[in-house]
Order: sequence, then structure tokens, then C-alpha cells
Amino acid sequence: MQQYNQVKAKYPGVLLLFRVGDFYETFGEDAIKASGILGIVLTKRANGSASHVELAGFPHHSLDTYLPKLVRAGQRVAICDQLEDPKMTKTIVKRGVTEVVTPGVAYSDHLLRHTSNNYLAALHFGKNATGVAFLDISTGEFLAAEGDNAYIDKLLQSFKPSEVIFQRKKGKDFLQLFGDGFYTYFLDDWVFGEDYAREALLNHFNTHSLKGFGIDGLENCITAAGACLHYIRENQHTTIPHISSLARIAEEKYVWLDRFTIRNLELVSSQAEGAKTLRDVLDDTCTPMGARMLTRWILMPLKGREALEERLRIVEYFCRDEQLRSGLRNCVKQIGDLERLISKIALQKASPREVAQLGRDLQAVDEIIRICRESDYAELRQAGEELDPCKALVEKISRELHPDAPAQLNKGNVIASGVSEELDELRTISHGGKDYLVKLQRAESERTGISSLKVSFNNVFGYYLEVTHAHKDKVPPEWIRKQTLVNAERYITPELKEYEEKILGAEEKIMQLESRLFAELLQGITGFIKPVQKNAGLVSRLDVLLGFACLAIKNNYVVPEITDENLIEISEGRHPVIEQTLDPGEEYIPNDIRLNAEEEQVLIITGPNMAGKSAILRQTGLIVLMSQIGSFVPARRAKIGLVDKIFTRVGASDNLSSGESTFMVEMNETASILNNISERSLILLDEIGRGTSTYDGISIAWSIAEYIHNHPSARARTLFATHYHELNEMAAGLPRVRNYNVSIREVGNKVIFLRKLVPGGSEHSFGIHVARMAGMPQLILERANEILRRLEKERSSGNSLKNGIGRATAKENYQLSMFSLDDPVLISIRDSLRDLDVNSLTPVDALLKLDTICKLLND
Ligand SMILES: Nc1ncnc2c1ncn2[C@@H]1O[C@H](COP(=O)(O)OP(=O)(O)OP(=O)(O)O)[C@@H](O)[C@H]1O
Repeated sequence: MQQYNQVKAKYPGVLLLFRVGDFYETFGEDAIKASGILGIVLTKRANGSASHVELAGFPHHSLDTYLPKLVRAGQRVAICDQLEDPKMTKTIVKRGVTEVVTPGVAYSDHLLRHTSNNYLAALHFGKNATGVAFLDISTGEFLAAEGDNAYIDKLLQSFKPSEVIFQRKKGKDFLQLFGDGFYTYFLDDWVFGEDYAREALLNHFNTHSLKGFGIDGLENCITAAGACLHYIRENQHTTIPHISSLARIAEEKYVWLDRFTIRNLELVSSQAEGAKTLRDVLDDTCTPMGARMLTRWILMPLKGREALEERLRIVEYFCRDEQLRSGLRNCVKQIGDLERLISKIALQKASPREVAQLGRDLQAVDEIIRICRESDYAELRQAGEELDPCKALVEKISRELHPDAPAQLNKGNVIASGVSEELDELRTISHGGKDYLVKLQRAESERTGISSLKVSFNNVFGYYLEVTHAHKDKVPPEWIRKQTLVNAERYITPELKEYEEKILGAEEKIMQLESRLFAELLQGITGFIKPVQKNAGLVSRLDVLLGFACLAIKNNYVVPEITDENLIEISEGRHPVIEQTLDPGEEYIPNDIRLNAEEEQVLIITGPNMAGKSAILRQTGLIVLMSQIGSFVPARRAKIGLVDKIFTRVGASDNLSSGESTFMVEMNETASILNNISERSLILLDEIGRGTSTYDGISIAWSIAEYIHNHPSARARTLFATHYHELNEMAAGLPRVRNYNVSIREVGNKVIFLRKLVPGGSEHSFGIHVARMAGMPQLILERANEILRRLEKERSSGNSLKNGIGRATAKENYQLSMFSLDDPVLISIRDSLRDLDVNSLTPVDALLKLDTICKLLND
């Protein structure tokens, strides 16, 4: 316990798994926590003079099962191992922490999601800007940036780090700026010193300056990156050669998507649990690393035309050439998670079977190289040149690794024969022990002429030679007599003892030797980290682009035409996610959208509830975004003028958890757009203004649309969906505003949704029709219709809306309180009263009626 307490003191706030023999044990508070999280038994044991200490543990081989549960429950876990073989020491075995696992610093397959990165983020709040760095120890990616807090917020939303570290005293600032959706951890202030950070980076990368990484001079960026390195070192990850480079996130390269847009367009997570996201629909990749790259692409669409057109061209080749596509896809399929595999090797945590997989992955890469080089397409030939078959590495693995390498190191057959003479000999001894003894027996028998010589074994003195008394004289002098029996004597020889030692220790030695040789093999592979990482990147890219091609064929997407003109022209566009989730038999109705800075800059889209206004807005945003990640798009034709920012705002989204009123949230979100509009922005506003009273709402919506239209320096392409058909009047005064509506057909009392966007405004909202579809009580519907008719009449006669509502409701409120109930008894009472002619009713009839009503009520 003394030793435990010493280790524990070094890792405050960390749950310590303390290896004791075959178990990992937890004590005290840790044990109470662990037993609660893991559902393992909590016991108590005597603790010297102290009364008792709580104890909970699990077998060491279950670490992979229990560790992820602890980390997912938000624990930081230190693994304290035995650092020496207990057999080799007579005192207490040496122990030390070999690894601290936290949500943001993990590499185990059991802890990671295959399709997403697991970033640790470090933030540094500087004087003029904030620096941020993202590090995924499981893949080696290391990125940094600096900017204002809106930019940092956007990056945090895109990268979704599993853990964010920053200065101890900045907790409140962080919460205010970025919300409570992150797992956070504080470090001491001194870690965030620029000089310290620079030094750490220079040492790690072994360079003289940070210029090559594009962050020289960006002091906050450097500080944040340095803090990341410091933190993972502190967590005992000291062998990290796979973190081989640091890249600045080039803000100017990527389309700006802020947190609301990422959320509203449901790019990677959906608002309704289990609903599909764009990522789900676009993911037709074959490898986890491809899936992760796709996520990054979706969150960071490109602004550069050239890079996009290159991606689109490659997808086009793949669409055209079935043989090429399936040939490459078969190879890519064979490659597993090369990116995480090479990281594990760098961290010296890979298993023998994983190294064998690396060999196979590289052979598949070699095949990809062959296909690319033979292809007719320049871009693919280029990729073929850039890929590195790492022949020397493949040879090294096949030469040194056993062909049936196991998943665990201590199972034997890790290293191939022919690598180490000592190992081969040990294996011969272990496998062929008997053969050796037979040989030895024969040789000694011939040498000495003792024909009945026998080699045997007992537990007292191990292997011995047995000679019957008849041959006693022939025993050579160097044999040592150990035992005399009635008719025989037993001897040992130095050779036999030497062999005995070998045979008995062979298994153990094999394990030790294989561990050493395997560690050397892993070490040897570290020299190939960079080319393997490059291969992983190129294969992931091919994987995503092949996936795009397969999707394009499967879902009937077309190649978008990318242009620098400030326009968007989509014919027969569809919503990529809704069209995949419609019930069988339903078909998505395509729609055309034309937006351009010259004539049709702001489209006001009205239409009844449920008509499909939001779907049109979102599908436009998604089609633009898909084009700008290099994917084909769900449309018959699409011409996309490059966009540099996509803003999406939805009116009155609920944000109760943050304690702000919905309207306040709506206005906050909208304000941030209006302050950031650029010439190439695409703005999608969905019922902005609906979170307040009708008049306020209309006024705000109107002035926002007007502001966007009249912006002096930017003609941002804008779609504005609204229920306020009053906004249609704007088109008369503003030349680049156009009215559209999503059409419906009224048949009798019913509404049929045609889901077609057509020019022109609309007259009313049909909210009551939707209420009927939702099963609202008939009485309410009738009453609502009545009020609506009155309001519309009064409005057209020039009365104010406010007066209208006041007058319409004041008188009838009393009756409503009774008849708005949807009770069948009340309905029949009402009906019977309604038909009465009070003027001709006799007093007796009136009494009889009253009696009927009382009976109805009493039944
Ligand atoms: N073009 C379409 N083809 C087929 N189904 C569609 C289409 N557009 C929308 N839908 C379906 O109609 C539903 C309602 O669409 P949407 O949410 O866009 O309506 P809305 O006009 O924005 O309604 P509200 O004003 O009530 O928010 C969608 O969930 C979708 O399932």
C-alpha cells in the first residue's frame, strides 16, 4: 500500500489501475468509482493499522473490456504495471505508470470509433487571438490554427475533440465562449508559455525553426501545439515518432461552416436520434481511414476550384471505367486501417498479427500502384507515382515475422525461423527435445560402448544417464555419479545439464527472445512511418473518391459544373438524405433553383406548413456543399458558383438547456450572419422571426432580407423560407428579390402537397389544414377557421391585426372555455341546443330539454 500511495500521489485526480499479479486492482475512492462504473464487486480488506480499504479489481487480460468503459464514463485512467519479473526479485516488485488514458489520448481499438478521429485539443487564449491545436495520437495528425473566438468555435465544432485542455484559470471563459459540450481538463499556466512550447516542438520535430510548418510567428498557435505535446508526454506517451508533422489549418482554403450550419444541415449528426445524416448517406468507403477522411471533407469543404475539379475529374473516371473502379476498390478493401496501424507500431503497441497486416496492406498498395500506373488518367498515374510500395519493409516483415504470427506476443511463433540462431536452437530444443536426447543417448552409447545406456528424467536431479552395473567400468571419468540403485547407477554430465537447462528454460526464453526481437522489428519499422503515412493518406483519398463514384451510380447523381460566377443553378435537385429515407412507393419531387447576384439574389419562399420549404433550403445547401467536397450531386444538372461561407439559420430553434429564450437564440444566430456576410456567401434562412409576435416577426424578417439585398459590398445568394406572405410585398420594391412558393392543391377541405417550387407568392399558410392532419379536435379547427376568416376580413378592410385578434376573442372566450373541449357529451349537448328555436319553445319543452341535458351530463 505504501508503494500504491506513492504512485497515486503522483497522479492526482486519476483513477489508478494497480497491477497485482494477474489482476488490476483499484483501492479506496477509485475502487468505489470503478465498481460503480464497471459493475464489479467491491470488497474490503484489512489495511495494516488503518482499519479497512475498499478494493475492486479485474483480471489483467480483461483490460481491453474494462478500460474503455472507465474512459467513456469520463475517468482519466493510469495503468500502473509491474516493471520487472516477480521471479527475479526477492523484494517488492518494481511498479510504475506506463500509460495514462484519457478521452482525448487513446489509441486502443476498443476505445476509438473507426469512422471518426479522436482529437485532443489544446487552447491558448492570447491577447489578440486564440490558438488551438488538434492532435490525434491514434493517427498522428497534428493541426493548429489561430484566430478570433468565432473561428475557434467553428473549428471546435468541426473537429469535435474528445478532450480540450487549457489554462487552469480559463474555465469560465471557455464555458461562456464554447459551451459545455466538451470534456475539459486544466493544466498549469507555465505549460502555456511560448518559449516552452516552441522548445518542445523544435525538440520533437528535430528542426531549427517552425517555418516549415507554416506556424512561425503565430505565437498562440505554437503555444497550443506545445501544450498538446506536453500533455501526451505527461501521459507517458513518450515514443511518438508517428507525430511526424504539424500543419496549419489554412482558413482561406475551406468553406466557412459555423456551428449552426453544421447542426442545421445535419452534416455529421442529426437532431432526431437515429435519423440519417449527410455523412451516413455519402459514406460508401471501404476503410475506416477513408470514412474519417470523408468526415473531415464534409466539415471542411474546399474553396479552391482547381483542387475541386481534380477530385471531380477522378470521380468521373471512376464512374466511366467499371474495371478500374472495381479493381481499385478490391485493393482498397484489403487495406485495413493503415493509418492507425502505423501509429500503433510507432507507439510500440502493435500486435504481431497487426504487423503481418501491415505487410499485406503494403502488398495491396503495390497492386494499387500497378493499376494507377497503367491507367489512362494523368491524376491516377500521378497517385501511382506518389504511392510508395515500401518494398524493403514488406521484405523485412516477410523475412522476420512468422507467417502465422499470433494476436498476442506471448503465444510463440512470432518471429520467423532463420532470424536468430538462438531462437531457432531454442525452438529445436523445445519441439525436438526427445530427438535430441535420443541422439545424445546413441552418441554416448557408441562412444563408451555401453549398449544399455538410457537417458531419463526425474524431478530431483533432472536428466541423467543410467548405466547398469554390468557396464559400470566403461563409464568415462567426466560423468558425475548422482545415485546408485540395486542394479544400476545414474550419472549426469555437463552437456546433459547444459541441455537440460536449455530444454526447461526454452519456452520462457523463447518468449523473452521473441519479445525482444519483435520490439526490434517494430523499431525497425519506425524508419518507414512517413511513407506509410503518406500511403494511408493517398489510399484514404482514393477510397473516398471511389465511394463517391459508386454513390453517383447507385443514387443517380451528376457531376456539378463548378464556376467562379456568382450563381447557383440547379435543375431537378433533390435532397440527398430525405430521398434515401422516404417510404417505399414515395418519390422525392425534384425542384429547380436559380440564384444569382444580378437578378435573383434573394428568393422569398412561402407555402403552407409541411409543403417542403425547409427541404428546398437544405437541399440547396447540401448540393452546394457536396459539390465543394468533390462529390457528384442529386440533380439533373447543377452549375455551382463557388461559395465561401454557408450560413443556415432556423427560426426559434429550441435551446432551453442553455437557458436562453428561443427568440434570443434566433436573433443571436442571425446577427452573427449579418456581421459576416461575404460576396460569395450562401444564406439559408428558415422562418427567421417566427419566435416572436407576428408583427415583430414580420418586421424583423423584412428588415433582414432587405439588409442582405441592399448590402453595399456583398450580394449574398439567399433563400428565405417564411410563413409571412406579407414578405412577398418586398419584391415590388427590391429588384433582386423574387417570390416563389411551394405549391399545393386544395381539393374540397383537403390540401394535397405537390412539393413543386413555382414562381409567385402565396395567399395564406394553411396551418389549420396541417392541424387537421395532425388530428386536432374538430371544434378547435372550426373555431380557428372562424377567427382566421374574421382576421383576414378585418385586415383587408384596414383594421389592425392586433385589434382584430382582440375583438375576435374577447366576446367568445367564455363559450370557448366550454365548447373547445372535445367531449362527445358536450358535442351532443351543443348540437341539441343549436337546433332549438327559443322563440317558439314552450316552457314545458324547455324543461324537458333541460331534463335531457341533465341526464346526459349525469350518465
Ligand atoms: N420534394 C419533396 N419530395 C418528397 N417529399 C418531400 C419533399 N419536400 C419535403 N418532403 C417531405 O415533407 C416533409 C415536410 O417538409 P418541410 O419540413 O420541408 O416542410 P416546410 O414547408 O418547411 O414545413 P414547416 O413550414 O411546417 O416547417 C419533409 O419531412 C419531407 O419528408
